[in-house]
Amino acid sequence: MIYYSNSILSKLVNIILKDELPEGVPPYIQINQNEFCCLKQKKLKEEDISICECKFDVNDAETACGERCLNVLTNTECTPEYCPCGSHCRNQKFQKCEYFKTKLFKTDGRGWGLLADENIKAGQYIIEYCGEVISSEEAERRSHTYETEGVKGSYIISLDSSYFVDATRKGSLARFINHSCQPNCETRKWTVLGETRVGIFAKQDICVGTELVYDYNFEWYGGATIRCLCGAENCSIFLGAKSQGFTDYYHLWEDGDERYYPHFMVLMFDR
Ligand SMILES: C[S@@+](CC[C@H](N)C(=O)[O-])C[C@H]1O[C@@H](n2cnc3c(N)ncnc32)[C@H](O)[C@@H]1O
Repeated sequence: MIYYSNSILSKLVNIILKDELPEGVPPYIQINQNEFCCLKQKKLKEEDISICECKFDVNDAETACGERCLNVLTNTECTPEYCPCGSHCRNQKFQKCEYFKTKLFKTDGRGWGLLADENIKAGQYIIEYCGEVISSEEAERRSHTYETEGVKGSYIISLDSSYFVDATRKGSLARFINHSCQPNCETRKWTVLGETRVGIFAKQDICVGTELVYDYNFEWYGGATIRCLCGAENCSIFLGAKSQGFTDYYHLWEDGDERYYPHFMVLMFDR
């Protein structure tokens, strides 16, 4: 048996998946959160494992950790080997990377975006927002560094009050999901083997070929003042204008970048 370190695994995953990305997508390392060595690594104690009361009935797949499962109801994934439904358990979607098929496409003015490549029903788990788990101090430090380095998009979202997920250098396809003030998706926090993780879920039925979008206001640590181009009637003018990251820290982007309009700052403070 050969054991690989997490960094080598990430590189291997990238090599395997690299060809699936369209030409022109800026480089990043594709990871899934299970392989990723995160900051909050801790061993799950047996007494902390929540075990549901589902009893699998071969005639009814719903019985194996469906909507009524006590763990599902509390946004907690079942722990393999402890779930009474064993291999029939359907509540390990983050752990098994059960993502919907999605496709990258080039948007008009918003960089790359992500499309649904199959029909998705309201409430379904689409993909995990993967990335490096970092502290709030590190999030602030990196945010400044990325600006200095000229990184245009912002890929940091909040995980809980102390931690953030940074998908700038390492992440899943979820890092390409754009913001909309009228979203068809939302982020939800789940507990997976004792860790908090962020999933993108459908807010409504989504047809194949539709762009996936969620509202950045709740989780985004954007920093920069970016004019929102979502086109919704109720558009809040700036990306993440109501997010904590926005109020904590913001700045104006360089003149000449068509996505950033400094004069809108005035509009915002006039409100
Ligand atoms: C998480 S990334 C989304 C993927 C990004 N479009 C790309 O090409 O990598 C967030 C960045 O996308 C752009 N973006 C996302 N939604 C937008 C919107 N509604 N209006 C303008 N820019 C948007 C902004 O540059 C933002 O910093």
